[in-house]
Amino acid sequence: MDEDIPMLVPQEQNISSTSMRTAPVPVTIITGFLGSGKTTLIMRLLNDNTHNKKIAVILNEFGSSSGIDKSLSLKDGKITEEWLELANGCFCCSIKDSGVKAIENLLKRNKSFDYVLLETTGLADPGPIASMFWLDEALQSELYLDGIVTVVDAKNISNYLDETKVGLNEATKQIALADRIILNKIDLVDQNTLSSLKTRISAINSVAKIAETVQSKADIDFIFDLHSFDHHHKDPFEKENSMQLEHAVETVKTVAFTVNGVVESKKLDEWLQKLLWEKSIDKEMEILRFKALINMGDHHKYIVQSVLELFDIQKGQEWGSEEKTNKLVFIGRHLNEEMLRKSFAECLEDL
Ligand SMILES: Nc1nc2c(ncn2[C@@H]2O[C@H](COP(=O)(O)OP(=O)(O)OP(=O)(O)O)[C@@H](O)[C@H]2O)c(=O)[nH]1
Repeated sequence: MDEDIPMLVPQEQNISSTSMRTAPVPVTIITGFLGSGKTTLIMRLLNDNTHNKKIAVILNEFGSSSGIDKSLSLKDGKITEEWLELANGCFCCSIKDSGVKAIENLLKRNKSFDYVLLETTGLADPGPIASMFWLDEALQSELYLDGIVTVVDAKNISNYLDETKVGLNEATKQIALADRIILNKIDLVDQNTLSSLKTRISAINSVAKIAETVQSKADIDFIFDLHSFDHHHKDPFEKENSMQLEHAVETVKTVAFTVNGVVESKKLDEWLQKLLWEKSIDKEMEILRFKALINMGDHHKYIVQSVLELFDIQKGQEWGSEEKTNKLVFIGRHLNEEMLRKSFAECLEDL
């Protein structure tokens, strides 16, 4: 591993050009265990001419140049330092510092990017990376986190999930935190294996939609513009039947429930602090991701999201003809459903 690779800049860009962008640029985190098909997916997206996006791919290889080596096989590529400039206006680069500032600077240097794909290493835990990009609107960043897409190797994922370590393994966390799951390499497994894999993945994360693919060929719409972390996200329960499955083997699982009543915003905020910051509701519980649709008694839905300790409450669309209710979904380890239900009930207005 070469630790001395410098921060990479595009040599041929007009450094003085200020951004013409008015809206922030979406960032999609592409994660997945070693060899699952992340690069295959990215190459496909770069070479697809139906989406009209100028994509900047950031390979978060932390000093290794392997990502770039792989990317050299991209069609019509031209290498500029550690940048690969593609004929369709997209760029590929490897940076050691994948922090928000580094990527913002990168965007400033090239006004034509309108989408960022951030590929993590196979062993990365996407939680801290997602927390870094999930910024408060008040910070007026040029970036916003659009979603987390996890590529899963259908042939090998069971072995990775079975791996017993004291903590949670990365493969489990990558599935737990996903908004979308690309279950790839299905050509290498039979129907029974595929079906039990889907059950197992849904037991960990029953909210993320799953696409079954060969060569990571998922629909463009399945990946781009998900708005998973903002109020444009319609419903955290968009996947039908997103209720939890009983699957005793998994330590990480989904718990989902619905509660009627009107929630008081102050109490909700205090509950989230206790749940995610103080962990005083149940010390054992480790919540990786939480999504909820909340009824605060007015015409709007409120959407709550959390990734690790970060949380956010946003005003969403109007309820329309739907029944006003509170839907909650938790993904994490050692989830205590009884305590979750009991403690949440204290956020409700007294009748
Ligand atoms: N049989 C089969 N092979 C696939 C499929 N998708 C990708 N591959 C192959 O699997 C290998 C790994 O794919 P990559 O896209 O490089 O995987 P990756 O997740 O980027 O790998 P790392 O960066 O090393 O973690 C390559 O040889 C691909 O050609 C698939 O659906 N079926």
